[in-house]
Amino acid sequence: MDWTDRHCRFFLRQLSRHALLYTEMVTTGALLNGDHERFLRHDEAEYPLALQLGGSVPADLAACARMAEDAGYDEVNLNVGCPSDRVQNNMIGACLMGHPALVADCVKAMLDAVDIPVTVKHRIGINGRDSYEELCDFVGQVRDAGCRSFTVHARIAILEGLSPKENREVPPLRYEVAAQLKRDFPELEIILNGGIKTLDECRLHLETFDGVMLGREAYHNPYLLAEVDAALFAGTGPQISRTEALAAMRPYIERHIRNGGQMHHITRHVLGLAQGFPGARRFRQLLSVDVHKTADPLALLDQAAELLRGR
Ligand SMILES: Cc1cc2nc3c(=O)[nH]c(=O)nc-3n(C[C@H](O)[C@H](O)[C@H](O)COP(=O)(O)O)c2cc1C
Repeated sequence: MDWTDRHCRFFLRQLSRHALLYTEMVTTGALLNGDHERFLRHDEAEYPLALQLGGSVPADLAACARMAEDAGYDEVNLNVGCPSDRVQNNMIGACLMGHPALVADCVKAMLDAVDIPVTVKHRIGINGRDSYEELCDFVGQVRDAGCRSFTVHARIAILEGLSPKENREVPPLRYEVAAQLKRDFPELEIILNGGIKTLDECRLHLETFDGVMLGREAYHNPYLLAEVDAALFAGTGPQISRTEALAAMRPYIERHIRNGGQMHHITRHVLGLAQGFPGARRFRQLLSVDVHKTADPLALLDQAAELLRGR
């Protein structure tokens, strides 16, 4: 949430044609009672794209899954991993790991409503329900409801006392638990998530798992995605350069500004493109600080592009 908005995804799609991109979590309440066109908005260039839903009322999730399918999304994913208090009060996210039968009902209702895949992202447990048997019970019940793809954030969530940020860092990563799950449910697609930072790590995990999902590293070091098509998807096209990726954003940014938007809505997501280079600080300064003080944002974009020249 707050990161993979449509501008971020449009940018990431310039780097990889094949990586599946996910929206931020959208709650069923927001979609059913709010401005659903705004929450579902995306560009066809972002495909393949999954909409992630937060909720636990089967009929509501079914209605939202239908909205996702109608809007063109390739997949709908149910969030059973978010530990935030705010969502727990509404029975959304990781707390649902304690209610496998309800999650199964949700998944069944969604599957009955759409033809696109319905997938689940979850933890390996929550405090008070963190045994391997309970994890298998959860996955087994959701599988029996028809789900075939599970993305496993390989740490438990602690639902009281830790902030969401701590819940992404404090409980230890236990890849071996996710690997055991793959062995015990070989027919399911099991995608590993949590702490993966390099393509070598991706390759290694792909010997065990059907897929890998990267969160923070893909955001902070987006150029990693430029290498995944060739490295992991056997893509054959030429790898885009950093300069080309930024240049590809220029018409998109121009259109956004013409429609009354501000450049920093978009450029806040490209700051990691210069990561590790001498001009990286200046690049970030131009696109995240100076951008608020200029009447000619596109000139700043061009200055920032100069810093990437040749890369
Ligand atoms: C700022 C922030 C927002 C996040 N929002 C979501 C979300 O909306 N839905 C979700 O499934 N995971 C969300 N996550 C969790 C990530 O998808 C991922 O599971 C977690 O960061 C572990 O993977 P990583 O080590 O590759 O980042 C968020 C993570 C961060 C840092």
